[in-house]
Amino acid sequence: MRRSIATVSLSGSLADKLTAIGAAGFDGVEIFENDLLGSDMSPEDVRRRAADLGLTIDLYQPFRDFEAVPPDVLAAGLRRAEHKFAVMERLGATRLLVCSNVSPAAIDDDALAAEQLRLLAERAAEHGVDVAYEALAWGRHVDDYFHAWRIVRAADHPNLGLCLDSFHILARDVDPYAIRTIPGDKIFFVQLADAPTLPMDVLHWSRHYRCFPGQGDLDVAGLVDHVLRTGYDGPLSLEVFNDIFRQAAAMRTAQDAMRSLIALEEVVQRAGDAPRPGGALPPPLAPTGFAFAELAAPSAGPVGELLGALGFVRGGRHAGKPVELWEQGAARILVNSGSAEGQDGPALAAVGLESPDPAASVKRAEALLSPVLPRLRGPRDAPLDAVAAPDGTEVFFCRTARPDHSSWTDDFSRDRRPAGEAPGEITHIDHVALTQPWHHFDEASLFYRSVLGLRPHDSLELPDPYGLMRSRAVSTEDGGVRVALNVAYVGAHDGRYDLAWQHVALASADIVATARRAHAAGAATLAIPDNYYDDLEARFDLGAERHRLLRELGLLYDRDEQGEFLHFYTATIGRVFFEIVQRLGGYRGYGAVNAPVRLAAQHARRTRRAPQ
Ligand SMILES: O=C(O)c1ccc(O)c(O)c1
Ligand SMILES: [Mg+2]
Repeated sequence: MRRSIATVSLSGSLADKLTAIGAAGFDGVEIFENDLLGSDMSPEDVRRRAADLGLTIDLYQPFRDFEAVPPDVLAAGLRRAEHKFAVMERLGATRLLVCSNVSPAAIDDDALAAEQLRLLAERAAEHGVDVAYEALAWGRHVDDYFHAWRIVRAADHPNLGLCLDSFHILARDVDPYAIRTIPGDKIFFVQLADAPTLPMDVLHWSRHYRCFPGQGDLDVAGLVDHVLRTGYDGPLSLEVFNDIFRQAAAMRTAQDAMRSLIALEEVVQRAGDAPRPGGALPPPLAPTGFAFAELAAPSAGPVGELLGALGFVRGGRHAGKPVELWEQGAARILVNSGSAEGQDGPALAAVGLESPDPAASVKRAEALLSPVLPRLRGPRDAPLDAVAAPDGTEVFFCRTARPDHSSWTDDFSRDRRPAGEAPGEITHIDHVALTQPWHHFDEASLFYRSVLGLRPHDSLELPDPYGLMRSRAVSTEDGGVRVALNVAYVGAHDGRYDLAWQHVALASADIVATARRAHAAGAATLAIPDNYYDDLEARFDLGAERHRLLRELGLLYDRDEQGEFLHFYTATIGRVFFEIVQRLGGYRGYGAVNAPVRLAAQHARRTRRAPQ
């Protein structure tokens, strides 16, 4: 499949966009007219530049408000078209996109629309140009692809075909199945965009919130499957209008776009009958659990003290690096005091995931354009397979200690106190919460979904005294690996997203005992306001004794159809805190309903300590 992208999807000048699109390895580009009008490059310059980058100019767009109009408007439209054909000739582009008319002057008459589009196609043919007619979801009279197809069919001209745009079809909930009945050679162009489900008017939604396939909620792959079954073999072209991508670095967005297309082709391949060339992506390997979480810290002391109070024991030290391994049950925390990161205070630097085949996990990540980290191996280090997540967190793929193979844990000399002696109730890492820079949030969802095969959950908005936090969880089907992705808003963190909080949530088999242990050991935990408990009593009737216990121990509570959730938080050190959770029954969530209270309590604590 040829891979293309519209220049409107990226930030910067036309020259910057072309460079980024070429660097990301696309085959072609749609030139958005505004990008050309504002550029000091002549059409010939653009043509040469694209050719130098190995890009074909697959489409010139958009041509608006042409069809189904009174005669005087038609004459002006044909005059405009002649100018476009001339520009296209200089660009070396042979396909023009015509959007369905949105003007109040448009007449609701399909026969007239067909007749005038036929006229346009005749003129286009004289210039060697094809016209691809696209139904905008907010077109005045033509707003769905099948209506557009009826008009194209009636016009019956070899230089007139359809442009299908996944957004306009799926956003309106038009059934895409009938695409299969359109002859493939009458589909002249296919544009792809996803979008998160948002209850808003479709024009606004389209112009601001489109995203790359796999980042939103639309079944773009299903639509592409219908398209490919028609025999269409033209480009799949990303056309994404997005307020954030317009501001983000073009190189990175273009690479994210390419990752999206590679992942999409894989899904289509699995859904379709016949294998298509270029589909050699190593299959997804769902991680089966957390091997470890690694904190970078200026010194191991304060983190170690906190972990000790939670019932962890130091199980070993790394043979060649200043790294301590703290263990309890299957929960393992590495504290690395030798890394450049974490010099501002402890930070969550890496996550180890259990993979059935770490080398294959890395191969897949690499094929999906994730940076593979160098294996900085000392003479005694076990091999480490790791990639960088979009926010810079290192993701290691591990197979933890089993008698039949070596393990990363072999690099740690065993302390006298074996891990099996950890006194506490903590059993494993329940989830990690990573803070994403605001302009990489969609990229992060796609990374966790496509590279690691995690399923994205709904996006939430959590009120915080200093901002509104967007949060989205991704997890394996069985919940063995859960990651909460939060957007960093920087108002409360000295304007730096790299100081925004992250956390590691630890599962306890008896959270009351863990809370008592932590308090007895003098651990700093997050105090929850009494108002929370007064309200909790109104919301749930848990019995006087249970309410008293929650209040006394500072435990938060939530419930869903499957079960209950109890949790509490340690104080924050550096940018990291621990959450202790207990899931009772099959509770699936993360206690999001309590997040505003938690965030307010954390900010209150921060500002008490360091007035700003
Ligand atoms: O928002 C628009 O006007 C617009 C223009 C061209 C397109 O291909 C499209 O999908 C939308
Ligand atoms: Mg479009």
